[in-house]
Amino acid sequence: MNILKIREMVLEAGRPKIAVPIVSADPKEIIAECESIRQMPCQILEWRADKYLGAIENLEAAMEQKEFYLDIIKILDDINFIAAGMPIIFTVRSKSQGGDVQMGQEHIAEIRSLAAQSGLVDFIDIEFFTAGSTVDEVLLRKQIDEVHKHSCKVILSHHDFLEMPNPSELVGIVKRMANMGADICKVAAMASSKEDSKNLLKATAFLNKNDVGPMIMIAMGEHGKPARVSAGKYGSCITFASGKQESAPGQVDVYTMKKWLDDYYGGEEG
Ligand SMILES: O=C1C[C@@](O)(C(=O)O)C[C@@H](O)[C@@H]1O
Repeated sequence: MNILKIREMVLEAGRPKIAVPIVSADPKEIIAECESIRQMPCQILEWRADKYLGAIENLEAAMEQKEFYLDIIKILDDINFIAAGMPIIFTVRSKSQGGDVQMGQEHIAEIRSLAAQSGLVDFIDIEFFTAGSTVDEVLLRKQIDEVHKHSCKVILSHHDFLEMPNPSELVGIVKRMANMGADICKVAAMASSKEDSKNLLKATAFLNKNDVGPMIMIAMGEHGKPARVSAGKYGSCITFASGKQESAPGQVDVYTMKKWLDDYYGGEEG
């Protein structure tokens, strides 16, 4: 069960697909950035909508206005048009998970639901833990069902910017995500040593062997760079690389990533 087909793309272990995040805050810049990323050697676009939302003054009050939703739909429509068939991930990353948006999970869920309903994106990223190691199963269930109802796929994600959980913890998190109904389970954790990256790869290989997934497993930070390339071999299906600007520590630019992947896996893509 660790293969996922999205449009014409097959996500599985092996050479990972490259996803590039759109990180601008201003709508015009978002579109220009999207156009420029579309020319880059990548296979997936991620709209980090928290960068846009984080720049809106008094976000919760703005959410009372119809224009707020229309503006998001307009941007999504433009991104979808420019993507021209390239799969799109919609992400609202909260501050506690390293993003730019600080508001109640119910509000964030509402925005995710709008994106799913729009039919303009392929994946919705949903954060697995609400606070610390708490999972709000009721809200999570509601969001997953809502996304699936609109034929969108769910990426359940977890980020740890401080440390690398040990392999059994990593395995435990991914298994819980898969059991909740994630179409893709994603864990990005900080590697402060080679050992940390090895632990992430070890957990990835174990999960892959046990048919858990598909997964996106990322070692963040300088020490994690090699694992962003090799994790595919162990079972991770997507790696993230930067276009305009990195969206997480240790992300390399998309041209470098493509070259590293070509060298590591042989051949070319994209
Ligand atoms: O979750 C991820 C992975 C990421 O954090 C990274 O480490 O490359 C980058 C984010 O944009 C994306 O949403």
